Amino acid sequence: MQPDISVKHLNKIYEDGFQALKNVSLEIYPGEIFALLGPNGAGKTTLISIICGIVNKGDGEVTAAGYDIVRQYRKAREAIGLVPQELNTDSFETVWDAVSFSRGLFGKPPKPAHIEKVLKDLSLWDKRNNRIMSLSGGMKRRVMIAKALSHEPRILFLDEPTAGVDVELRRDMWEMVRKLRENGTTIILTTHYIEEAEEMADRIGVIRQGEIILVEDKDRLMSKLGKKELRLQLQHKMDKLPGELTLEPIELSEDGYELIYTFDSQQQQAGVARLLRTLGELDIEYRDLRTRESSLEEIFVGLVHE
Ligand SMILES: Nc1ncnc2c1ncn2[C@@H]1O[C@H](COP(=O)(O)OP(=O)(O)OP(=O)(O)O)[C@@H](O)[C@H]1O
Repeated sequence: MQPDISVKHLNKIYEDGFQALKNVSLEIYPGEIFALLGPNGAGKTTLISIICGIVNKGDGEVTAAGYDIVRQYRKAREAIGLVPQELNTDSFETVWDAVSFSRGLFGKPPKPAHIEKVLKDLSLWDKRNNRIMSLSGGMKRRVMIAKALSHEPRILFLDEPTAGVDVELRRDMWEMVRKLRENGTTIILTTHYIEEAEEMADRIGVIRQGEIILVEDKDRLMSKLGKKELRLQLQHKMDKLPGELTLEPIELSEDGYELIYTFDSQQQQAGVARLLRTLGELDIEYRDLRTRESSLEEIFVGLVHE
């Protein structure tokens, strides 16, 4: 399958000499939701801005929907919708006019049926005659997305789509993004909320100091790098770990009432069975046992601080 976005050996050095991207290569396929994660200043916005034609690229090749973003920039830009980080919505215009106008900016002829569909999909239809400045923050965000979709792009970039948005609206946005994907749109989002990537993304890319350090299917990433933790509540207080247990990755809680065993999600059962057997042999009784998996957040923090 031809990728919707292809980035090959991309470098970016800003005028002040700062290298914001280092030999970045990345492919994103039609219909996927790809989340780009990275700490502040890692280069996420720089990468998106280059693909969207807002920032000039350095060496390397970038195509969008198969079009070279420099040589065939018109075609490439037509294929892309961008919802930027900042909301620029103090507008007197109505929702309908603003979204229709955005389409015109791409040189596309009017197509009211499409605008209607976009507004309905985003639950903005009832607000179509309202002035944008009179809308709530959440509705304004939807308008930004509607504008980005007005020219029927097949690729949508969302830069921090839910920054500063309340929990309920965030859930609504996630629902909306899933719906867009069902309609066949390829979605690339950057986010600080790891929960957002965990919830939505098919694949995850992690960028650190201008370098892509990992691209992986989300589920595989979580099972590959995730740790599981087994906590056993002891019947009787323990002062120190018995010698038989010190070989295992086991810790005793400070109060002496809990054993904490950490293991890789992948190699699961054997270790747990061995541990429980050893406890039985040592007559160590426990009242309760719980397991917990590490979240994407913990995996991410581990990765970027390595
Ligand atoms: N025009 C510019 N000139 C010089 N350096 C820049 C310019 N724009 C960005 N940078 C630097 O490039 C690096 C990457 O910035 P970028 O905005 O791409 O990061 P980011 O990952 O999007 O961060 P954030 O999550 O904070 O938005 C930062 O160190 C930033 O200071």
